[in-house]
Amino acid sequence: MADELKRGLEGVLVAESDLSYVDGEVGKLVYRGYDIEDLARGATYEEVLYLLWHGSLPNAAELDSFAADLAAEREVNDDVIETVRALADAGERPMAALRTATSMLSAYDADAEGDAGEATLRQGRRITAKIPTVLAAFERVRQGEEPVAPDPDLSHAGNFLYMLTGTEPDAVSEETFDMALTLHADHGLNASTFTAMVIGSTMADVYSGVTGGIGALSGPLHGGANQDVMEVLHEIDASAKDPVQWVKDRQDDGGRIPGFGHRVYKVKDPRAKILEEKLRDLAESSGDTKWLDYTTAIEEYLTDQGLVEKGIAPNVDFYSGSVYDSLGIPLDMYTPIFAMSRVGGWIAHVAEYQEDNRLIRPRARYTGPEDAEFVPIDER
Ligand SMILES: CC(=O)SCCNC(=O)CCNC(=O)[C@H](O)C(C)(C)COP(=O)(O)OP(=O)(O)OC[C@H]1O[C@@H](n2cnc3c(N)ncnc32)[C@H](O)[C@@H]1OP(=O)(O)O
Ligand SMILES: O=C([O-])CC(=O)C(=O)O
Repeated sequence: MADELKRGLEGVLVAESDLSYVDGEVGKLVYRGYDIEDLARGATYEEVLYLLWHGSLPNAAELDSFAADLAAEREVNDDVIETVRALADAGERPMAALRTATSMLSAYDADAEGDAGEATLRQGRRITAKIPTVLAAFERVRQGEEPVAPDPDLSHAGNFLYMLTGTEPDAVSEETFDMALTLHADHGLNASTFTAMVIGSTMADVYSGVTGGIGALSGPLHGGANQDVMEVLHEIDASAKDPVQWVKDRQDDGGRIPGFGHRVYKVKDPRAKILEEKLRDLAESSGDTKWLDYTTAIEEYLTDQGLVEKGIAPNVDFYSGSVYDSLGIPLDMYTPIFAMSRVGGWIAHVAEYQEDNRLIRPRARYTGPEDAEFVPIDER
């Protein structure tokens, strides 16, 4: 039993957690017991951060003070902005630029070390506040514009859209974006959270854990899929191909459909349902139903084909990009936006794990040769 191999650690329990629960059989997600649907519709991202980091929903006074403390940390050092400029000039991809800049942030945090458990939340608040500033600056400088300074009077979601565009967002855009942040904030021991936890389990500082989490999230099997989905929708549009034909061609090539399938969900991801509904509302009010039509056609076809019944159903990445597109957000910023939200979950899990820390160190079944005879280099 001890030697049973679990490829990809599928189903392996490595920790206890009060933070979030994913019921993959019925398609339910809760953060500390609260259904994601209630949180997405009723709570702001700041409330969700408070819930994840401090264990309960804040009252109005607690939220005001928490949100003000977070907003006060939004500025980033000029050296970081200069590095962001250099990365943009070099044509760096946004997730890679975010990974580099996040790592650099620790140089300007006088409190970047310390007892991991306590320090994790203090450092984590600064990282969470500064990531949107880094991302918006990166996007602006690569468009030939100057970065926009953060506005501490705006919400986390509203301030990001403001720094991105230079204009305060309307209420619908701010609410939509805030909802997307809430939906992406935490999700059990997904690959990027586990990466952050492995790093945190060595008692390294949380800058290291978040930097690692960003790297893990960037891959196309994880957060990177939201960009892939949108690229597919653009490809369909540019080729004037029927979306169903695109799927058939992809299947004939033996390729996977981005935005479908999940390690835990065997039914449609509840976040995908909420985002689809939001996309429907946005499409109805704008009259532009193109992405909705394509995504719906793909989902219907794969459902008819029995793929969804086999457990390969739409995940959160299938609908998020179309929602971001309606907010005018560039396609390669979708995964960084995922990171901007998920950082809250990474920090919460690292802090929780460090309360009763044990170094994470699994092992591999050795399949290499035994008793190899060593030959000195000049005799090989
Ligand atoms: C926020 C997130 O991270 S959500 C996930 C985002 N990623 C994607 O959308 C990328 C596309 N999806 C995938 O690659 C996978 O579903 C994953 C990586 C998310 C989960 O994969 P795993 O749990 O490891 O499942 P695994 O890769 O073993 O696939 C199981 C079977 O389903 C098939 N399958 C899984 N996903 C897909 C897909 N998107 N399209 C077609 N077939 C798929 C596999 O080919 C495999 O079939 P087989 O048993 O006949 O070989
Ligand atoms: O849980 C996972 O494996 C992937 C996922 O949906 C997420 O991280 O949001």
